[in-house]
Amino acid sequence: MEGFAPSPTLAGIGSLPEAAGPVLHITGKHPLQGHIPIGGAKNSALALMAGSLLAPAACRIQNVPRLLDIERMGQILTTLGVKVSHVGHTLDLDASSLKTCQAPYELVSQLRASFFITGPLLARLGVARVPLPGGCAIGSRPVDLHVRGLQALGATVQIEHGVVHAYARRLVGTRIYLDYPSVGATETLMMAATLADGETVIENAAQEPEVADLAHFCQAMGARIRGVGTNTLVVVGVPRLHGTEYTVIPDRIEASTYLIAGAITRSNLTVGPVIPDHLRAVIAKLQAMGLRVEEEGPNRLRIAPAQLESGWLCQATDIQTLPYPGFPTDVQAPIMALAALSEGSCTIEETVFENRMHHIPELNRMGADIRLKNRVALIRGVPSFSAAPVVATDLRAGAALVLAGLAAEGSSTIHGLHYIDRGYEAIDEKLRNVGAKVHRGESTARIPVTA
Ligand SMILES: CC(=O)N[C@H]1[C@@H](OP(=O)(O)OP(=O)(O)OC[C@H]2O[C@@H](n3ccc(=O)[nH]c3=O)[C@H](O)[C@@H]2O)O[C@H](CO)[C@@H](O)[C@@H]1O
Ligand SMILES: C=C(OP(=O)(O)O)C(=O)O
Repeated sequence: MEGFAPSPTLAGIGSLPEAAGPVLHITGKHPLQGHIPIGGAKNSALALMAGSLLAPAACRIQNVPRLLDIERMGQILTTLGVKVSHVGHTLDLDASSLKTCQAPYELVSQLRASFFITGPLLARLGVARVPLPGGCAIGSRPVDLHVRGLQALGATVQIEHGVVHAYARRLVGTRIYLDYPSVGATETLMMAATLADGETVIENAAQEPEVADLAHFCQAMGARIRGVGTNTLVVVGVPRLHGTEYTVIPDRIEASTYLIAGAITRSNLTVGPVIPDHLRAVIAKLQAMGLRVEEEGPNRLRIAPAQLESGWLCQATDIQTLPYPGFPTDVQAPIMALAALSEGSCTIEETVFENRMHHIPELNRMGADIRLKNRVALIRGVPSFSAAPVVATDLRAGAALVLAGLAAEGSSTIHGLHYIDRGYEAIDEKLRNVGAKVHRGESTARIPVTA
């Protein structure tokens, strides 16, 4: 989200921002026990919020987490003229009368998903003006696939002064091959195609569960989409969509993070609700590390400690991030905290984003032994971490540091808690409820962090 200057010590990583503001204090080495409730998927809920722009009607979305990103997306929709009300986990959106097609830079620059409004705005109003998006600083994150797809649907798209201007008297269905199965581009183009004339085929589409959730939401609004959950989506445009009520799927990334919290503290924990199928790649890697992960009923997972003769926490195993159903990039940082404590050596390769390893120097500050070569982290397992002040530089890097703090001897302070609050609802409370020693605080210190 914020700008990064070049790192003095780790080529290609970028140095870390100064930290001031909310912090998390964690005293590690306390075993956890009980159940951690999992909220609705952030990345689904954000896409559904964009999707609500497609219909001149009211939509009710259930199971929407209370997160900074959701709040910001709500503010963006409000400026467009949508009536927004978020009570508990129920989000009411009424896009009956939109008053502008122009999204505000100050908000869009803070989260990637804000750009996903471009497709529905264009489809509904024939025009969209959306600044280039922000989001976690994990790579260059261009929007060329979104833009090329909208052009293929008949839109004129220009980027001027950092704002994407898209116009189309009407969108016309076509065949689009995505060079990469981008989650956001698939969502943008699928939404745009729901109101286009004729049939659109999106090939090499992203298959992430959040994309399927958005497709199901659009279907509930009257959209005609086939191939949901596969890499070929066929969308037959309809003249108009209607309002609906819909429930967001559970957050597989939050669930994965808390499974790792159990693993890293040698605890016996359950997490749920989850859709276990959405976590297959993560479960497989945890099992390969020697941990016991079992399904308890249809929507709950239990994690139990590994029982290695050596006494180590877990075994080293190589991991490579990939588009779904591969290992999720959003769990790369969290699982690295665990891998750093494994018996032996392993590699974690980040193939989705080119610059998503900012957590390495901070994990090393806590005693990990990790080196970065291009996009591959070379990890030599250490038997323990020692507590330290560290800085979260993005959402999942922050989650990794929380996990490391839970495992470390002593008290750690995690700066940059606002990043973590983007994607984890009440992380302190959820961890405290299962026995962790975690509390929020405020730091006025400005800590320039170098690797
Ligand atoms: C809000 C949201 O849903 N965020 C998720 C979404 O991000 P997001 O939708 O931004 O991720 P993408 O799948 O689009 O990005 C994957 C790769 O494609 C590249 N790319 C993407 C679009 C484009 O037009 N051109 C291009 O080159 C990106 O730079 C990146 O290297 O999917 C990512 C991959 O699972 C997750 O990590 C993010 O948590
Ligand atoms: C990278 C993430 O979010 P965003 O795409 O909004 O930056 C994430 O959820 O891990």
